Amino acid sequence: MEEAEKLENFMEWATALGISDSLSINVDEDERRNPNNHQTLSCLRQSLSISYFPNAGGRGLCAVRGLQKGQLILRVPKSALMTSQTLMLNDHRLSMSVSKFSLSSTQILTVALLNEVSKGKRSWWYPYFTQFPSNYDILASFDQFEIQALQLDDAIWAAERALERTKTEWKSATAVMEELMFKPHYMSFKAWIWASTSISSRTMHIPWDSAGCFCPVGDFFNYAAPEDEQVFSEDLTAADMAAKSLRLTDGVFEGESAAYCFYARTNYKKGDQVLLSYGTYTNLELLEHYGFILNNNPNDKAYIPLPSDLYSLYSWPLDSLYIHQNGKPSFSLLAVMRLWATPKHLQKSVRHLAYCGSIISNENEIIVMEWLSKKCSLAL
Ligand SMILES: C[S@@+](CC[C@H](N)C(=O)[O-])C[C@H]1O[C@@H](n2cnc3c(N)ncnc32)[C@H](O)[C@@H]1O
Repeated sequence: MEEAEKLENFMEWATALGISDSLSINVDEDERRNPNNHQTLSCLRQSLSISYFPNAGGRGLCAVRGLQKGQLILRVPKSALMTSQTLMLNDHRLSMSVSKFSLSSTQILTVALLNEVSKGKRSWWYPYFTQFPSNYDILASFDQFEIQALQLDDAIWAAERALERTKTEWKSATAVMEELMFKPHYMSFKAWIWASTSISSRTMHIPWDSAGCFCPVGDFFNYAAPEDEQVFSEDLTAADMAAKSLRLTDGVFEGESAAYCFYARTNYKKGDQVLLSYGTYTNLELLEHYGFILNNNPNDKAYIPLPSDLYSLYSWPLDSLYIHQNGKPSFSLLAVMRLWATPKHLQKSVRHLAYCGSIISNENEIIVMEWLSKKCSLAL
């Protein structure tokens, strides 16, 4: 079957499931929430169409008319979401086998996805599977040469850790795949990487399963970084950060209407690509979870090697000591560097200044900035 035909079949399948982007049309809210009304109310390509954006994520969603910031642009009913639960509900053998083993929720979804894909055209989800990419470029799929080409220690470490973690998860799930009598192709590490990357790059958060859900059509949104707020300011409490990160996502599962709903994050003109913020990520994290980087990522961070005697001077998490994308050191890095550059016998008396983010002295500031600048030049 041609790609265009597969896409057409998928869109028809999605429409029949009640996935809809024609939501500003005047429909009584009670009527819209009635799950039996999908067939009559559902419509696609009224707000969004699938297009190709060569320099911004490849295949993505395009505005077919002007869209207003905050407007509901896509609604995917709960019944159209693919989760471990829905896959097991229709496959008794799968649910029996999975229940015998101790697996994480992501491992369960990975096994369930491979099991379903292995059914080929017999799977109810087949029209959707035809739209999954056949391979990905995430860190866990890098070979040794590609890992070394990353050059920076933290990037190499992240790639090795990602590969190791994926291998461990795969090995500990082989028993269940054997029990399910997977063919060698679906048992392979390559297949496991494909499935786990499909999960890491295409699933959306749902409150009832930490592995998330596959959301047909909703997973065609490409990514734009959130940039209107400095989200991870050190002044925020954990509760503030949780509330803010919730607000960052433009897609959310709404329990009362039993649907995944997507809202326009900004105004779009006809022909613009409609983008989604998956969250706040550095480029290394984007590479690890989604297999791409942004040339201009406002949330990027760089880590530089720090003096070993600095670690006893602070109690912040290690990952708070970094250089921002604009070249400025993070609040914590600057504070601890100022303390480190102070003679030992004076450290106690200036600690409060350093922790408040204040300059300790001009001389101290020059030592800190020269040291950081030298390390940054070396890293570059
Ligand atoms: C949720 S899917 C989005 C739809 C995807 N482009 C497709 O064709 O199915 C996420 C994947 O799209 C790609 N992607 C999303 N946003 C991107 C961007 N801004 N730049 C490059 N690739 C992007 C990455 O491959 C990522 O893993």
